[in-house]
Amino acid sequence: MAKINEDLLKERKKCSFNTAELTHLLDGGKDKTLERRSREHFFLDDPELRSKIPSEYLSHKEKYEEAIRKSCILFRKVQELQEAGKGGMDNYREILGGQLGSAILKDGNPITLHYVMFIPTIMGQGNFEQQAEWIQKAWTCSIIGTYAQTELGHGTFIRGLETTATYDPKTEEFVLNSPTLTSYKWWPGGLGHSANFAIVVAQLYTQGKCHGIHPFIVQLRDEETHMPMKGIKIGEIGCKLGMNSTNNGYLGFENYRIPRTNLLMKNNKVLPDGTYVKSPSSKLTYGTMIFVRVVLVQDCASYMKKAVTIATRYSAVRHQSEMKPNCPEPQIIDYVTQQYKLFPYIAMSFAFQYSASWLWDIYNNVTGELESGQLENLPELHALACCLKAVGTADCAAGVETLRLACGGHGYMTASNLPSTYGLATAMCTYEGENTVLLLQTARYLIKIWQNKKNIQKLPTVRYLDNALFNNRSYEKSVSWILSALQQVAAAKIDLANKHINDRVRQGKAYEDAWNETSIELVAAADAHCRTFLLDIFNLTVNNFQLISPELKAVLTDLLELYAVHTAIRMTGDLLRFTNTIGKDVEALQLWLEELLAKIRPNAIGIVDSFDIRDEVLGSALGAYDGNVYERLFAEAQKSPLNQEPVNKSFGLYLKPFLKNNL
Ligand SMILES: CCCCC/C=C\C/C=C\C/C=C\C/C=C\CCCC(=O)SCCNC(=O)CCNC(=O)[C@H](O)C(C)(C)COP(=O)(O)OP(=O)(O)OC[C@H]1O[C@@H](n2cnc3c(N)ncnc32)[C@H](O)[C@@H]1OP(=O)(O)O
Ligand SMILES: Cc1cc2nc3c(=O)[nH]c(=O)nc-3n(C[C@H](O)[C@H](O)[C@H](O)COP(=O)(O)OP(=O)(O)OC[C@H]3O[C@@H](n4cnc5c(N)ncnc54)[C@H](O)[C@@H]3O)c2cc1C
Repeated sequence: MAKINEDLLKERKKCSFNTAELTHLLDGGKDKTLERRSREHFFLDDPELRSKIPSEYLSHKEKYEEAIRKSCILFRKVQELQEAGKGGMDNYREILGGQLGSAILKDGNPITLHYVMFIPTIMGQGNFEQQAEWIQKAWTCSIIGTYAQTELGHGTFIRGLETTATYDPKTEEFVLNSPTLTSYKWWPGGLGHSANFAIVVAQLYTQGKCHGIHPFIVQLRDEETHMPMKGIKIGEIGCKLGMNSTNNGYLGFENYRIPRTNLLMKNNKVLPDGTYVKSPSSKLTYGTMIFVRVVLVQDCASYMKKAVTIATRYSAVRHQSEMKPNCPEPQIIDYVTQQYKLFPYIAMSFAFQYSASWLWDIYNNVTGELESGQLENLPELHALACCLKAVGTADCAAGVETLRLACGGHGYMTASNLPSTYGLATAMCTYEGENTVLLLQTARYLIKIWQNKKNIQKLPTVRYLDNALFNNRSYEKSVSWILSALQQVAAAKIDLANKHINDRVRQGKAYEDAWNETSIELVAAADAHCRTFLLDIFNLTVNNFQLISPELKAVLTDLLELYAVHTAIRMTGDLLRFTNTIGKDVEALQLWLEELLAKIRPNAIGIVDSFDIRDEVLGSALGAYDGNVYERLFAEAQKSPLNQEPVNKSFGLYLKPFLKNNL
């Protein structure tokens, strides 16, 4: 084993708590930690899943081919684990998620959509017979599917999709068409060259009437030759900011026929004669999107943990400048401005992990209720999933970028793995519902609740709004005060936005125009509501831990307080505007923040070590456990194809004649 960097050795000695205890707590128990480690060993120690050349040096085509090679090995190995009865769904979650998944395929996996959307849509929207027909084929990967909803012309406004599926009762088939260029499907992951099937979302026409968008199972390519089926126009959309091995594609239809039974019919049906049978709620068609938003919140915590581990370890190893004259250069982690770039994101990753886990439980409860026809908790779940996805992905992307900047020049190297982590994180702000749009969905729910508080006490995530407008607590140095103040801010913002909509309507504006004119405030209100939820859950979770050591409890309390104070300081203007907070209280908050940074400082390396992220998962010259940053950067530079020969041919071709000309 390589020698461990001296600074990191010292940091690890300073730690006041048992890092293994925190690792087990984060994993959900010692057994879970062991299971995760054995899974990581199973995948990461397989030489076939390693790349000989860093993916950045591959061409676009090679990147794709390498990604398919690895994906096939990866999912074959997952199947092996399943057959051996090891790990269950956790295997899929880890392999598709932001830690293990992005370690093996750092630019994205072209088959992800098969598991994350194709299979869940069949399970959520298919009737019993359709599940029997398709699920087995999909689970065993006899077919590979994707989720084709977005079109060139419309991503957000899905009621405006243009692809048509017109029922022909004579042959009992739907005929799919892309009537315009803007109706081409555009973006679906794996659609370009990987999937041979897709869920296609299209406008359903039968008996001369349009019934809105519906999901259909569509075969795209021949199962033997993989050639596109006749009537299918398909390809890849090209290079992107990141995720360049996910094979996002385009798709058009020309009188392409599919059987009637390929319409997913759990909720809505078309009978053989063309009669349309409607579901109890048109929103059930949107179920898969809620599922993915829910799992993305967990991914936000994963990416944040990864980035903050890299930047914190690097900050302990890196020395720069003189703090005092003639003293040795300090570790950059001793600069308080640096701590301010790092530690709030350590705390934030806990906040997101805990909220993700609550959201997952709520999701499972509500989908269980939907199965038995109970729909009343769906709007609350939808509102919560939307804002957590939006705030989580936005904070995650901003966090990864801040952490990259915190690593100075070396953070800009792909060898730091921060650029590609940013590529993955910032994509989440757009896909599965653009963030502003999702916050407006949450705002729509909040305004409704605000206008009719009759049943509010039955709604756990919003019941605080009943009286939060009048909290008015005087400043105390406590999380409970911050929570109460944030709740008051959220309530006041909703109240004000509601008032402004009403004022505008009274002035004669249409409700929709009044809504649009108030939408900056509406987004801010939804954001504030989400932040109260994140803090509330973090607080509840830490307070509920009974069986942990006092040392660990102290560290978690420091992180909880830091998260609370950091959130409060980011919202200073709102606190001054909407609560009893005065200037002196803001000063007290600032001093509290600085005190917390100092308290966390000796434990910073211990906390990120507790995340227990293997070097292969970090994939970073700056973040490895041994801290041999400079050796690793040097070794990475040697992998550049330009360094494989002392003189590049461009010298003879261009540079030499150019130099000669200038003589
Ligand atoms: C097998 C294990 C797997 C584990 C996985 C683990 C890890 C993997 C993690 C991550 C995955 C990694 C990689 C994946 C990579 C990429 C995937 C990207 C895939 C996509 O990128 S795929 C396309 C997604 N594309 C969108 O995301 C479109 C956004 N656009 C919309 O979502 C709607 O279009 C909207 C909402 C904007 C307007 O829609 P609209 O105009 O029809 O609705 P409107 O505003 O009129 O609202 C009418 C009433 O519906 C309610 N409502 C709306 N939505 C609802 C819902 N979902 N559920 C329940 N209620 C809902 C409202 O609240 C309202 O309620 P009310 O009337 O009561 O107020
Ligand atoms: C990496 C990646 C992977 C993807 N994978 C898939 C996939 O597998 N399958 C799939 O079907 N799709 C996929 N998508 C598409 C994705 O879901 C859409 O890009 C997303 O839903 C946003 O839609 P849009 O691109 O049309 O943006 P637009 O809706 O055009 O948004 C552009 C701007 O308009 C604003 N805007 C739009 N509507 C409103 C409104 N009502 N109120 C206020 N502002 C508004 C937005 O806030 C944004 O600022 C993927 C996208 C990406 C980037």
